Amino acid sequence: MLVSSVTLRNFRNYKEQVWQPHPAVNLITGPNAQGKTNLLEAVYYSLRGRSFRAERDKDIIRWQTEQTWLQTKVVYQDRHLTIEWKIKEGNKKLLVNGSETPRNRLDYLGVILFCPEDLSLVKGSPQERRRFLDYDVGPLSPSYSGTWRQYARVLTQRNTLLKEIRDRRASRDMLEIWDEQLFRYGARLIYLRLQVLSKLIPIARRIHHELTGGNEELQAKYLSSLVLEPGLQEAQIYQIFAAASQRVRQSEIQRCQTLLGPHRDDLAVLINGTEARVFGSQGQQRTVTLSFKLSQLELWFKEYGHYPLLLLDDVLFELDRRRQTMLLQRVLNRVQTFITTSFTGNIEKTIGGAGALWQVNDGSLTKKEEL
Ligand SMILES: Nc1ncnc2c1ncn2[C@@H]1O[C@H](COP(=O)(O)OP(=O)(O)OP(=O)(O)O)[C@@H](O)[C@H]1O
Repeated sequence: MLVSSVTLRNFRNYKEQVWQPHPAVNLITGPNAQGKTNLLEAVYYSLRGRSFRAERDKDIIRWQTEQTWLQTKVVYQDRHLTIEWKIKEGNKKLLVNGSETPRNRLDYLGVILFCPEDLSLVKGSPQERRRFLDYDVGPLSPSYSGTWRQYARVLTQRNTLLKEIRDRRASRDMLEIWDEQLFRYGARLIYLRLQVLSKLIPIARRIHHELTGGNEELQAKYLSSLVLEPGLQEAQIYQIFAAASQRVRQSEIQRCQTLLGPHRDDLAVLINGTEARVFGSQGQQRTVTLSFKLSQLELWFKEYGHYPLLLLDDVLFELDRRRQTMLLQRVLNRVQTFITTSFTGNIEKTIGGAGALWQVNDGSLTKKEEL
């Protein structure tokens, strides 16, 4: 898959920018706060229909303007797609080749993002690891994002109802309406996460072994708020979820919170048998994250027969030189890659002949040189 052009109109600090990225590596440089990450955000938004950092769509609309327009041209298995987003506050529209299209229709166009927040995968809070499960692991399964949106909607409604029950403004029986959907979407999310992890973890283990010169064994295990045996089917997870939920019903009403389900689950990461969250160094933490990101690229290729895009936002120089080189060697001439950095540290030599260097200043992008 290849992005051949991106046009941004009133997106963040870009007024009007037409960009034809290089098919291999795009190194985007410039001083701080000029619009480097904004470019990656535009590419990501085009394919995912949401930002990786803005809470609300309103934030990506250029200040003092009403509407953002993004147009991205993609070549995917010899097909040419023109993806257009028209985004206003509280209203957005997707057009693919001129026809209005639901946004989950783009889920097969892969994009893998590696940003500074990902570096807290190991040491961060369970919430940060769930971000990894939802944004990185889940999308490797085509029906994940739609199910996730349904689950999030049900969860919000159910929590509101729990509060109403506690305040005696609603009866307990009303929970049944939401429970069936909670268990259905929740069981599916857990099942899909487990399915993807069973393929992803062995690849991450192998890559981690290579990145550390054979010195470290990586292990990862899904930690569910439900008691789950290995190898369960979705319907069995549903039953376990329903039974366990009955047992915590009273506390849920008291706390106005849904206490069990995929929104409470976590991932344990171990290096050489010890918990990386407690004992891992900063460097180990970075390498684990890199191993997972590279394994996502491999798994995507294995499952779908093409490589997704790779967006590296301000992280390449967080890795040591050896890992930078290993990363670039794996992606060069295979994966269209977008790297933002305010400092290029002679990395151009490693990219040699397979990319372009771009300069960003105050919401304007120019090509500096072909590498
Ligand atoms: N909605 C918006 N409208 C206009 N400008 C915006 C909007 N949102 C953010 N900006 C501007 O975009 C700039 C930040 O861009 P970006 O995050 O891409 O920086 P960067 O070049 O990646 O910087 P760094 O190297 O510090 O990460 C800031 O100048 C900010 O004021």
